[in-house]
Amino acid sequence: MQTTVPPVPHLDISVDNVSVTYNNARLALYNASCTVEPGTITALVGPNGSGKSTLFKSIMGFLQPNQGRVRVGGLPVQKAQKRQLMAYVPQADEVDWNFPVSVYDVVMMGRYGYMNLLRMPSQKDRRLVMSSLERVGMVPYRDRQIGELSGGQKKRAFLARALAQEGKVILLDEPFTGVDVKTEKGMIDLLLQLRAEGHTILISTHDLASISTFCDRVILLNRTILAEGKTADTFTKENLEMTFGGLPITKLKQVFDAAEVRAS
Ligand SMILES: Nc1ncnc2c1ncn2[C@@H]1O[C@H](COP(=O)(O)OP(=O)(O)OP(=O)(O)O)[C@@H](O)[C@H]1O
Repeated sequence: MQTTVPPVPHLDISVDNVSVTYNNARLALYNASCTVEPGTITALVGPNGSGKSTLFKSIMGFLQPNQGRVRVGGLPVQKAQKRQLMAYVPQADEVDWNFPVSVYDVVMMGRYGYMNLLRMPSQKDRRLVMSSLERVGMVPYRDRQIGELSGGQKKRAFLARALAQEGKVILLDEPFTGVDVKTEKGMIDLLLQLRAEGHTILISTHDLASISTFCDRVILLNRTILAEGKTADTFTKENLEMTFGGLPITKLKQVFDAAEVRAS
């Protein structure tokens, strides 16, 4: 009998009027509203400190906004979490690299949400961990302690954890930082495959030059959402100047020239 793999359901992310203030009274996000369309790769772009990680953490349910509402696939965040709908690739500085776990263990953590309290991996868990390691080319490093990896290998290990988790919505916080060009290209190819499989992907990146080569849509953020839409309409010099406030036009020209070279 032939078995068919069920398609990934297309899920959106809806952020409605979200404000977040940290304990030090710092307003990190103010009235932020945006939509991540289902089955797209959407770039989240803004300068340092503009609230990108805060928005990710609000979507993941790691922090509770002071105001507003986030829904994933129409569900409140906690329900979406319980159903394992979202997977998250954190920024490198959010991880304790001295923690005595191997790459294999980290990827297996992506399966914890499916296990009982004893956390005994099933055959399916082990199979998914290995196939996720394979997809990111990390099988040879499976027994390494996570602190003994290069920057690019660390990113790939956490991307494998997200794959093992089978989240339909994948959030990646600056996955290209400290990654060489070849690894970045490999990761972009994988993101394009995941999109073709129906995943919804939100990615923050400071690599402005590559955005127009693989992102369908862009959200521009600086404490609030300044613009969102299709990359061709939204990722414009004017919008970037507004978002980065004062980034010299010559620097922007370099960014666009580099993007054109990459796209050609
Ligand atoms: N845990 C925290 N406690 C207090 N303030 C915080 C905390 N995390 C972030 N902030 C502040 O909130 C604002 C938004 O930070 P956030 O990390 O979301 O920005 P970002 O766009 O992800 O920055 P980067 O590009 O540098 O990673 C910044 O002013 C930051 O200093």
